[in-house]
Amino acid sequence: MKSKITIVGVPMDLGQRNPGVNMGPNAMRYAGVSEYLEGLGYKVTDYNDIEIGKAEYLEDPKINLRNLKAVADASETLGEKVDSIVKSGEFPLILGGDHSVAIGSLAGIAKNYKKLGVIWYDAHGDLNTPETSPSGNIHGMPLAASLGIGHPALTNVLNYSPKVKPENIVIIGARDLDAGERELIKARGIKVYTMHEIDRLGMTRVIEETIEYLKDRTDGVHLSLDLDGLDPADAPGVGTPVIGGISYRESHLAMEMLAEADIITSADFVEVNPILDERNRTAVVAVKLMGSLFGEKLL
Ligand SMILES: NC(=[NH2+])NCCC[C@H](N)C(=O)O
Ligand SMILES: [Mn+2]
Ligand SMILES: [Mn+2]
Repeated sequence: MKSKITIVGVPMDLGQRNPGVNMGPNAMRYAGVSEYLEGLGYKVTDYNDIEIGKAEYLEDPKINLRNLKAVADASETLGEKVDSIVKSGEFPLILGGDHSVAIGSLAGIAKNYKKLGVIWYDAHGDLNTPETSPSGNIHGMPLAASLGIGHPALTNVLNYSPKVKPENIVIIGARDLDAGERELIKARGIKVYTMHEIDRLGMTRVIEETIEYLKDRTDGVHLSLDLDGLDPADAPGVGTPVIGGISYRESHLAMEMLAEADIITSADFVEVNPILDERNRTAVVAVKLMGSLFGEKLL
């Protein structure tokens, strides 16, 4: 793992409709993210927040994409920033914000890796397109956009596409997939560990297989961790909770095993919404998981 971490906050809430997820980055700062990672021996720089436009653009009612222009603009800004962080040899740690922020994260990161791997830790596939989306919410589309599927304003961030190949993606924790997402997963052969496989195989084997699968085919791995991948009992402060999720303990184990394998080269932690939370505990969970991802050990 790189010894320097640069944090970028993305107070984005335009990819969905619950107010409060724009306060996610600060919720994680209040939970002590910088101090915590410094305590593990990293040099941490907080770049502060990317500027997010307002939801005031005239929208085209014919396209099923809420706040397209503002989300696309923020993705460009974030993409450029993340690209420069990777180029200066630091580990980009992006704090969301709704999951649409991953469009910008991946745009910036994938410029630097020919065979970028992605671990999508999430209750959802986030593989919708304007055609398949039941909601028009862009936070349900970032993985599809990164595959080059969807509106050009989202697929072409930083003027290239795709950012990632379907065979370099592993989705972990899925338990709420829309019909179009299921089709896309099958058509493109994306590897998915649903809750069924996690229950059946156990998290140890799921992560062992994930590491084995990504190790040789990729030259870097981005972890995109949506806090709703966890069970709402452990991470209640999210906008689209789905019961029957990954436990806090299993998530720690997953992060510890990824740290041991030393394969993660960038990460985003998204969907923390302090308004929907209880005493900021979802942000605390996020920060503790980061601790394990960055190598914290009890003994
Ligand atoms: N990043 C998320 N929490 N995504 C939730 C997406 C929910 C639903 N599949 C949709 O597209 O609207
Ligand atoms: Mn989700
Ligand atoms: Mn998500």
